[in-house]
Amino acid sequence: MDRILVLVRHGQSEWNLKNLFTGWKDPGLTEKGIAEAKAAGERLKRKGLKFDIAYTSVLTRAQHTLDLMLAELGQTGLKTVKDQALNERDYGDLTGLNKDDARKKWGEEQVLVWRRSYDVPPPGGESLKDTLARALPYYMTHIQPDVLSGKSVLVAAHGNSLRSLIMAIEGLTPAEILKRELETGVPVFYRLKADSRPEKIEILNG
Ligand SMILES: O=C(O)[C@H](O)COP(=O)(O)O
Repeated sequence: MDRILVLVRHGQSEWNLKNLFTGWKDPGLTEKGIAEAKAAGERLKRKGLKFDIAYTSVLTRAQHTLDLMLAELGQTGLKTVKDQALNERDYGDLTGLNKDDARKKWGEEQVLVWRRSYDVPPPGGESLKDTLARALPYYMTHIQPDVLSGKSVLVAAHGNSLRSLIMAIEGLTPAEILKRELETGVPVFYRLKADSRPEKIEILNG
């Protein structure tokens, strides 16, 4: 039985382009982001994948990325479940600030701690641990059961909501997940074993 799970971070958004902390804000994709999402769909198609269900967040950039991938796959209209649990981490008071300006104001190190530490939240926002605390229960009760029942599942979401899931799926430590970056529009392919651990991991970046 095939147990296929593909995670895709949305294509470049208007706020990624402007280098702004985005979190729960809802900017659309740029032209580049649209092209990245289409390219992601083409890679999935080239791999011969067909999906049984898709999951995404309630944010436009992830939903649009999913729609563009499904169009490339010839799977427009696939059953899609949208849930806030898959949203980007809430960047709190940093939302809307320029990342370089924030480094000038608070220092390189502090901003890195807010962006990449495991359990230090940005002021008024969510740490990766907080993000995991709402994304993982959703994964365990909705997405994982679908995959383990033999469905092929496509998830379009966000840098940090997906990093938190990757940490759990791959059994990474907080130190290991800090170094793991997710590029926009690059699918992460998993084949899971019956015990839910990955037997194959592939980054589809070419
Ligand atoms: O919300 C954001 O600003 C980005 O999508 C992810 O930000 P990060 O690279 O700081 O994790």
